[in-house]
Amino acid sequence: MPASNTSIQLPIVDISKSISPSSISSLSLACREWGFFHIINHGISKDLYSKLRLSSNQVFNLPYEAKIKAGPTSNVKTYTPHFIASPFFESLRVSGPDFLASAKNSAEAIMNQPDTEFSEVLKEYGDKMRNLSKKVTDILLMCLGKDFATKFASEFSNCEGYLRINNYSLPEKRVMEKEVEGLGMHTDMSCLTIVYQDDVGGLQVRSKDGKWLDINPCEETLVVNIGDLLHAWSNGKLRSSEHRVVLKECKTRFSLAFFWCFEDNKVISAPNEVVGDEFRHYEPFMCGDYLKFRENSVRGKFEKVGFTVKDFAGI
Ligand SMILES: O=C(O)CCC(=O)C(=O)O
Ligand SMILES: [Fe+2]
Repeated sequence: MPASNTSIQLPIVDISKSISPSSISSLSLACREWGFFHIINHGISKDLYSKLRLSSNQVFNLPYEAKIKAGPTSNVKTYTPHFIASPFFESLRVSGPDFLASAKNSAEAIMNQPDTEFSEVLKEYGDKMRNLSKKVTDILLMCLGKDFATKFASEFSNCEGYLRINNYSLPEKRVMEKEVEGLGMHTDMSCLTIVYQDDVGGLQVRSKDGKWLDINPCEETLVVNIGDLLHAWSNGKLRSSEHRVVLKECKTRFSLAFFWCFEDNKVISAPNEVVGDEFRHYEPFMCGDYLKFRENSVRGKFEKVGFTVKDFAGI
């Protein structure tokens, strides 16, 4: 694996204010080049993170036998154990629109009893992420064209989100000769993803010429990246970049990835005004069909990007 020390400077959008035309143009450039940017003043307090991290850690610290009760072969299917995405990665999924019910369901399966605090904190986080995702969608539509946020609002009105709580860990006694992949190269199967990464770092984006660049953590800043669904809807104008997480030291790493997605039965087809005078790069496709395509191919799921939306619907 090539060593990579270069970090990337991405635009920082103050999501609490209306965005200026000059910020829109620098953001547009970043979205076309990297598909990644930062947001600040997002309204998620440090206190909410601490609570979320604490109660998530309580779940991850439970024995494998408990967690696997919500694993891939259970009825609940919200827990991804180690050795699926990587040996160093486990994850718990909490889905909207009812984040409270979804979290309760997992907690009950894992602990045989409801965990009110865990569920309530996840409801608060999920609801806030939903509002943030709507704001970010509007801004991204503005990057595509004047008045597009209003013009195309109805296309996104049935979007919903899910959260993945990610826990990365390396065996303590491991001799770290080189970095390892905590989460292999992939693109996201979302319209957009909002990521909180803790101060350990390790998130990397792949440049168009194949170099890995660090996205350094920055306090009180969230990372936004564009996923395959918005990439296809924008006729490839907004880039869904390959990214991964590398672990350099024997530290645990915690992240929260919120995926904002079209409804399963949405037909994704770039509107003519978005395509403009370019060629169409994607055939229209049903969102749920693409998700199934990715889920059914191990390579497309987490590992190497063998399959993305380009393989599925690219012209
Ligand atoms: O852990 C991270 O920082 C990013 C995770 C990620 O890319 C994903 O869950 O799709
Ligand atoms: Fe991702």
